[in-house]
This record gives sequence, structure tokens and C-alpha cells, in this order.
Amino acid sequence: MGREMAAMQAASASSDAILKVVGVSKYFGGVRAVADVSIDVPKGSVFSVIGPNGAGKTSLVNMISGFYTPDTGSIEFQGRSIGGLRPNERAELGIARTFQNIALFRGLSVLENLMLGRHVRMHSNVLTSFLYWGPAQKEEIEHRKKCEEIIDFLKLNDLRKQTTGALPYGFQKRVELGRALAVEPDLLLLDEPMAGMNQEEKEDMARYVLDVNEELGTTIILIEHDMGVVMDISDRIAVLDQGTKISEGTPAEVQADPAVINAYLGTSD
Ligand SMILES: Nc1ncnc2c1ncn2[C@@H]1O[C@H](COP(=O)(O)OP(=O)(O)OP(=O)(O)O)[C@@H](O)[C@H]1O
Repeated sequence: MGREMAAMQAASASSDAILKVVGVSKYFGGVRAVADVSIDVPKGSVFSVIGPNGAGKTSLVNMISGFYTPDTGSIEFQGRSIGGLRPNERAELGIARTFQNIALFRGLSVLENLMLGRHVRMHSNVLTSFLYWGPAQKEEIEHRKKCEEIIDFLKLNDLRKQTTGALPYGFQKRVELGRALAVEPDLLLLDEPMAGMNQEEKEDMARYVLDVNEELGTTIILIEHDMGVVMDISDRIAVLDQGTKISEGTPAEVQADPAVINAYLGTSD
């Protein structure tokens, strides 16, 4: 499906939202990080959240993934309220994320990092592995197979046994994406996946984000500062400024919105 068609469908599909965020706020002492923000994220879309530094983007994503508890508002994922759930419980439901700063186990290999990302899908633990060695081993083989598929998908085959700490930055970011994909998420939260990358690495990552969206059908919430990338790959964009949502729409709508031009695109960010 073309991006334009997808955008039109996404725009008209708010009733088919995979995620509904209603009136969430987060305060840190006197700092208003997020104030009464609502978004409906259409299933199957690439939904970007943009805004100047300190606008509240990461705080919003942290509330969706369960790292922060909102002071007000509610969050519904696939029709179910997830407000009271811990991050790992949200991951089990199908919400995965990557972090702004690389958070890999640097001493472990690419494959091992993906296997660790997969733990929310594993039923065996040390005790059950001991008691039911056969089933646990079978489960491990299946998980390994899934991780190998992701390694193939992200073209990391040659690096699967390499320790991640020694990899070039762009590859480390790709392994992080792989670790989040190991959760087999329905909703993937990407916090600045292209930060610090050169142009070629950015284009590669943008391609993988689109492949995940189009081939795996994963809904994506993307925080990204590179406006070229955002305008290229997003179906919808929400714009935050000083904690409040000042605009939302298709890339063309947001780009033409004077409130956005004033608050954001007009700045040097
Ligand atoms: N854990 C925290 N403790 C105190 N203040 C915080 C915390 N997290 C965020 N803030 C504050 O909340 C505001 C919003 O920050 P947030 O990181 O959500 O913005 P952002 O849009 O993601 O910014 P950036 O683009 O710079 O990453 C900022 O003023 C920030 O300092």
C-alpha cells in the first residue's frame, strides 16, 4: 500500500486505534513535562511524536511503556486499560520499546541480546528447565529460531556472534531494534532510533522501520528529530511543545500548521 493511501486510512481510522491516550499529564516537582495530552494511534500506522527539546516526547512514551505513572488521564491498548500494569506486563501484551541511549548488554553477542529481549515470551525459568528439561529445551530452540529470523530480517547474519559493544554505532542501534522485535510487539515505541547517525545509517534505519511496519504489520510510535525522516515515513504526526499537544495530522497538515511553524519548525532545532 502506498504511504498516501496508508495515511488516508490512518487518518480515518481513529475508531480502529490500537492505542488511546486520554488526557495524560506528568509533573516533576514544578516542571510540567506533559499536560493533558490525548492521542489515538491508528492500528498499522507509523505515528510520530515531534517537538523541541524538553517538549515531553520521552515522558509521553515512558507513560505508554509503563516507566512513568501518569498524574492524570488514562491509556488503553487494544481496548484494554493498561494504566496499572508494569513495563514487563505491557511488554507481554505486545508493547516493546527502544531507548534514546543504547541499552544493550555490551559484553553479549547480537544473538544473546535478542534472546534476552525475548524473555517476556519465554515460559521456562531455571526451575522449570530443571524439572522439565525436554520442554524447556524445545522452547529454547523455538525462541532461538525466532531470534535468527529477526537477525535475517535486519541483515545482521554476519554479526550474530559478535559482542555488541564492539560494533559500530549504527549496528548497535539496529541490534536494539532487533531486541525490541524479539518481543514480537504489536506496538513498537522507538525513541530517537536515528540519533547520532550519519545520513547513510539514518536511511538504513528508516528503511528498517518501514519494513517492520509494512512487512510485520507492527504499529510504530516514533520520536525523531530529523524532520526529513519524519515527514517521509510517518502516516500521522503529533506535535508537542512545552508538554502540550499543539498540532496533529498528516505530515502535510502538520507542516502547514502555523502553530507548528512558530513553535518548532521555525526554530533551529
Ligand atoms: N525523571 C525526570 N525527572 C525530572 N524531570 C524530568 C524527568 N523526565 C523528564 N523531565 C523533564 O520533563 C520535561 C520533558 O522532558 P522529556 O525528556 O519528556 O522531553 P523530550 O521532548 O523527550 O526532550 P528531548 O527531545 O530533549 O529528548 C523536561 O523539562 C525534562 O527536564
